[in-house]
Amino acid sequence: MSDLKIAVVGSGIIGLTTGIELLKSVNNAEITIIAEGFNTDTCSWAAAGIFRPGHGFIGPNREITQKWIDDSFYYWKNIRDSVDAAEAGVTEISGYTFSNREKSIVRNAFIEKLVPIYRKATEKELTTLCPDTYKYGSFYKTLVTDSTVHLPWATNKFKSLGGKVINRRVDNLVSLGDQYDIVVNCTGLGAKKLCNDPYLTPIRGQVIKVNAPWIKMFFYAESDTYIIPGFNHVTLGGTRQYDSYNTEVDKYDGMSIRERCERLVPSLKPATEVRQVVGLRPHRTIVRVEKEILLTAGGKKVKVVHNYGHGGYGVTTAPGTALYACDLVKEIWAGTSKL
Ligand SMILES: Cc1cc2nc3c(=O)[nH]c(=O)nc-3n(C[C@H](O)[C@H](O)[C@H](O)COP(=O)(O)OP(=O)(O)OC[C@H]3O[C@@H](n4cnc5c(N)ncnc54)[C@H](O)[C@@H]3O)c2cc1C
Repeated sequence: MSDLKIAVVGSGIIGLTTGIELLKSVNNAEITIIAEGFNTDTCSWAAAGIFRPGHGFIGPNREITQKWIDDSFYYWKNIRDSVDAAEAGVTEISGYTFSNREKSIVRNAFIEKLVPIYRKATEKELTTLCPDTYKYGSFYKTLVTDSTVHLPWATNKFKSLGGKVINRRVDNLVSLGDQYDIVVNCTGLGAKKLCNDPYLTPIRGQVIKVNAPWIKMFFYAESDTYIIPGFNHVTLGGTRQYDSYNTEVDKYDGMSIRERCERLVPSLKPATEVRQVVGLRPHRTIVRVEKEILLTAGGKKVKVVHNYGHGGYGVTTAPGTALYACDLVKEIWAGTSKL
């Protein structure tokens, strides 16, 4: 018999990582993931999964934001260093970011001290790799989590640790209060409706998955152009369309992505397309990882921990925010919550 029943709503990278961490750190609890969509039906499936938090990733303050990033890096690195790495879809990767605009755009204060290599690209690298195109560049080594490999692995991991999974839509979080002691909300963009959250907005992303095993490095450039090798395919991107709810593949976006990526790396021209994928990044002005008490119509308190709004950085930062959300769950359960 469990002491504590927890519902985690959502089965993207955030829900799965949070569910796994809850099972590892909360004693004698029954944890159930409830989600409308799994794997291909999540935004997480579209992600290339490169560990590269950008300045659009904003937590409640700089210290907490950096802690989420640091904790995430070491979480992914521990998997990369373990026997699970291949099955979990985690490996290291090196590559370049190029730009013409400002030197600062090729810096990344969040990870420069964290990753094993982060340096300015040399003149020789710039003239050899992108002749007459970009003035500035950085070269770095980071991690990549291929979500098409990782999500199924994480679902199995969650189940093997004793977690339960239910496939259904949740129309309001309060309704779960009858069955569960604590509800953890990892619904990504779904939180827009569930929480009536005005600070959450989609950023539509379209990518092309291609067969190009000869591409071993990642490349980022202007106009949201990127090339990121994964375990099975190379991801070519992309688009960043604010406030678009369009989940259909757009032919013209696809043509533009292909044209921009081939200009950056001409050897991509013979790469065959596997599929195009669209995901709606759940962008929030401040990523929401916090406690809230909701009330049922009858006045019963429902304890909720939110964990959503990771925008374009959810794969990168899932573990850090999951650990933080777990601490909030433990605080509530220990009765020390200042709600
Ligand atoms: C093209 C693209 C490329 C990207 N590349 C990267 C990258 O390289 N690195 C990186 O870090 N990030 C990247 N991202 C961002 C990353 O994919 C997101 O930040 C991340 O997927 C968000 O995860 P999530 O679990 O919050 O949301 P989702 O993956 O969308 O999961 C939400 C879950 O909640 C469920 N749900 C929602 N509403 C309800 C409801 N009412 N009832 C029941 N279930 C519900 C859904 O079914 C789903 O299971 C990329 C995104 C896109 C689109």
